Amino acid sequence: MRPADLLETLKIVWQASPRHTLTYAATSLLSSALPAANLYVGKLLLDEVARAAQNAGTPGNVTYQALLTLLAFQVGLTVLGSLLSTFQSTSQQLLGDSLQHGVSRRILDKAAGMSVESFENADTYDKLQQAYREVGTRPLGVALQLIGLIGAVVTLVSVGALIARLGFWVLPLVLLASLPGVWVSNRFGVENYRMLRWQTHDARVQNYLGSLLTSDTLVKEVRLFGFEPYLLSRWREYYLGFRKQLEDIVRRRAVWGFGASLLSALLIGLASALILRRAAAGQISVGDFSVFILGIAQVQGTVSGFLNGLSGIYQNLLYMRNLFGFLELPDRDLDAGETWTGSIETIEFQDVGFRYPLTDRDVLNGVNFTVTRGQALALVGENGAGKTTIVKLLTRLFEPTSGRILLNGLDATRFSPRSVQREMSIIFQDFGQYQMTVQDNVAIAEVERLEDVTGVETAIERAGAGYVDTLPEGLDTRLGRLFQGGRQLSGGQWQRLALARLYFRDASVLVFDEPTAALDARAEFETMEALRAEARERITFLISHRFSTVRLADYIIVLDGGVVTESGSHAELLARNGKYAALYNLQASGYASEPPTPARAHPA
Ligand SMILES: Nc1ncnc2c1ncn2[C@@H]1O[C@H](COP(=O)(O)OP(=O)(O)OP(=O)(O)O)[C@@H](O)[C@H]1O
Repeated sequence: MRPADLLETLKIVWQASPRHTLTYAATSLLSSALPAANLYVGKLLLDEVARAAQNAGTPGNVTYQALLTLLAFQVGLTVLGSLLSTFQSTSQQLLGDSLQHGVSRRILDKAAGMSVESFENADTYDKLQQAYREVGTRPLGVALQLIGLIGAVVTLVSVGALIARLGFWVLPLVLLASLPGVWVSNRFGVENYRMLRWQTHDARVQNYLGSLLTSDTLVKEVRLFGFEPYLLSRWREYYLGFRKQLEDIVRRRAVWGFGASLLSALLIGLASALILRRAAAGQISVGDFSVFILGIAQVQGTVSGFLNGLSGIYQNLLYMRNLFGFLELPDRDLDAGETWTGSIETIEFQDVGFRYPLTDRDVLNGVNFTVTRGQALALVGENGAGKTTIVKLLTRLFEPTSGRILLNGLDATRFSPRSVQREMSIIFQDFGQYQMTVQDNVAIAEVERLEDVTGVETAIERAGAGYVDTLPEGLDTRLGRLFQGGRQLSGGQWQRLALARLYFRDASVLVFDEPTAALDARAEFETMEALRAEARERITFLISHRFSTVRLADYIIVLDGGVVTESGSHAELLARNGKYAALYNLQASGYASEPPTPARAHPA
């Protein structure tokens, strides 16, 4: 924990809303002085009543008027108390809201500027997720607890001063009596926290198992394979493990808690005996005795609040460190560098190599190729060969770890990634299915033209997504089933929409990463026809496992383990009779060969 984090947290709270911070702090501190004022007025009132009872029949000593005045003070304090707590809770709610908005905004701003690389780093991603998940409670918690601590000091000093008047040993005894309980709650609080931390991993697994049983997308598979009982029993095993630990901690806590309350009762008993001795000697009044009795509970509550506040601040600051750690991560400025203007005519990979951060294996090695406007280049290779990684480098989501990429003969690193990306459009293998309208799903590729209905219609036509016309509200139909009224599409329909998104952006480089995986045969054929038409004026990259698609490319690169093993046109590669020809023939034979003879003939 760093003291600087505390200051930084308070700064964030203050900046979120100076007015509500001030109101909350002022009303809290004023409220903290009220218990002592209440005790004191109550004491005066009791003393006066006792005096009146003593002097019954002796007129003129204690007037009804005087008692009423004291009562008015007491009522005044109660009214002031509720007024202060009204202001306090209003300002707390509004401050909490401003703070949540302010911190979420910072996190989202940061996330929006983070590179794809950071998202693929598990540590950074965990930090982001945790920061975002707990944003609502932690910063406010620190501020409230800190103000609570100062308030507790005010209460302790003021109530303590009243109690101290009863004899110098009374206050130390009362304070001492509140310690055993606090010690037990603190000790087990820490144990509880540790237990939860140990359980974090298992709790995540248990949560995951639960999510498998409640997921709408997985329900089909779970039902069909019928592994619900298996999931449930594993889920329950984790629960039983947690339960055992919990029982142990709860039992020990009960024993220690009982011991602590005995000890504390003993100390309070001692203090009471001492004070009663003074009462018997007529040295203290009834009012003083009430201060003692009511003050004990007040002091005990405040001391435990104080210590709990301290450990709460400590825990919340651990979270804040995570948040600050995340916010301090280096940004990748996507606008740094010269601005690329005009279309991309050639792309050249020169000896490009790449290794993912925090790994020890090159996934690309010495990759060379050149592609010019009007050409379609296909990347072929088995799973994990490095095809998608080439696309990530090409689109500047990652930078090569060796070699360089030239655009129109110029080193790509000279130009800002954002300006280069503007010249590119892509359909990813795991394209987005945005739970928005059809129009938004397409036009989001170029937000400056969100309202461009004609552009969207053209893109939809080019992508063969004509089914959109049959949707109840056309382009304004909301898609997906996350929100009410959303229309769910089939996998292929979503993919065509993603294709429309690609076409909507007027780019000089088009990248198709498995663009037809979910399409039916006719749609695949139409898509490839459209793609060929588009390819004439652009540079097209194509990744596909379907050789019917790949063979249409002008130039094919075969990757194996991150290395280019073959390249050339479809005909050249077939003639070479290497890996490409082998893979191609393997797939072609799947279509050409005779269907296997049925094992069991149907009865005639
Ligand atoms: N974020 C990442 N961090 C570390 N390694 C990665 C990451 N993404 C991919 N890899 C590794 O890089 C290698 C190439 O992956 P890539 O996704 O480029 O393959 P691919 O040829 O596109 O495969 P597929 O046909 O299955 O889509 C694989 O060995 C993969 O495990």
